[in-house]
Amino acid sequence: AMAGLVSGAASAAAPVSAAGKSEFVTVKKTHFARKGKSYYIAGANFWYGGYLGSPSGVGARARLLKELDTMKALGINNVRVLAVSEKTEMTSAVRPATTNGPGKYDEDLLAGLDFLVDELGKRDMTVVLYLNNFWQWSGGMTQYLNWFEGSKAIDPNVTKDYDDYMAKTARFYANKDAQKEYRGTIRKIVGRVNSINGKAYRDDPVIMSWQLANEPRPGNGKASDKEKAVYTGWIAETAQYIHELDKNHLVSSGSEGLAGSAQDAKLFMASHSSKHIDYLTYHLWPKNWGWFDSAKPVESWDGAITKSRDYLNAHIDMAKTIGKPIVLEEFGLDRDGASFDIKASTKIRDRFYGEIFDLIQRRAAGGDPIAGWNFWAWGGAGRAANADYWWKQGNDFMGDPPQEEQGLYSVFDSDASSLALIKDHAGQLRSLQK
Ligand SMILES: O=C1NC[C@H](CO)[C@@H](O)[C@@H]1O
Repeated sequence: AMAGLVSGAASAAAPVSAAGKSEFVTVKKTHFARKGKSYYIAGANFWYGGYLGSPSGVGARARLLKELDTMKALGINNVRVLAVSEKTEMTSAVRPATTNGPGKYDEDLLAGLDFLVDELGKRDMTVVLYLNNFWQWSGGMTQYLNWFEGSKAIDPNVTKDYDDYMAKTARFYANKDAQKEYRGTIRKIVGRVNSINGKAYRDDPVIMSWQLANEPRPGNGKASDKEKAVYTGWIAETAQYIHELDKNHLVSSGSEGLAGSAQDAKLFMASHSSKHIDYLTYHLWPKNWGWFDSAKPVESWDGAITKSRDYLNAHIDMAKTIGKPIVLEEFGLDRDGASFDIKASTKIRDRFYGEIFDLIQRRAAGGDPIAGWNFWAWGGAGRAANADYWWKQGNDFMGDPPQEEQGLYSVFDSDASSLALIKDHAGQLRSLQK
């Protein structure tokens, strides 16, 4: 069949036998349900999963199958994956890109996503697909503005001015032409027919949810009321649009929680109360947010873990108030001594993972609306290629996207203690599924 027909057109592929509704992940009050049982996410971030599935040069299908088998054996039941990237001049962005200009898609990379989704189905795993990125490492919203505002796509890794970057990138939400193109890309992906198995994405229960973007923020920490209103409207309208295209799947925002909402709880609650947002997401980054100092791990540990626990609990409590499930879909910490070297130990990271897993397990077992976790991020067999640990086109993909050192947060297949922790806690979450 023609690869990935556009939405609306009758699929040339064999008609999809409508999967039983219950095969889809659905929301039952403040919990997920799947195949007649409650469903908890013991997941990994695997942004490059579609890239590995590509039949073209950038693909590595044998590696992908091995990675999926390794994750499956650990009891990982879900992966969170970048669905589409945009070609950009920004240095620390992935190359090649799915979109090489408005409406110009690389069918080989889209076929990679097809392959990934098909292989996940064979392993009874689900996937969360994010359709854009607030950050530069996949082109994202900034690249849309370069296309439609004509503004230069500035890489904050170069300027080091993240405040300026965030304020500018947030102009994406109100840019009519950018939104029109973004919705075209949404139709392209959501309306896709899998070129491997002929299934329409919208009818495939392997997909758990569509996510508006990776870490969409209203602007920077000083976002104005106007920016917050635009952001809130964008979330509701885009989520509604996706539901119009696809009656089967859940929609989430990809928000980090308060850290991604200018620390404004009212904004986080308001922007996620929309009936078109089915569940809440949040992310936890003690090192990025300055709570943990890798150079002073002992001195900064207590403050970091206390703030982390408070962050975890506060968002579960907000989910309770809003009455929706919430997933901690990103969290991570670097290797001992802030090393990027795969040979460095991971004692502190393991301790951090254990604390997060324990708190989530305890509150989930207590019936609270926390529906699981995705650690950031699966490195598996990926290996850094350069002495400076920066990614260059053609290098292995791993958990750290190109805008970060290759090894910063990745969990590699050789990190035995980390994998043992993940396996143990994936099993604990699974035991809650009734
Ligand atoms: O979505 C993200 N959140 C944090 C990750 C690690 O810093 C980062 O790589 C990614 O952009």
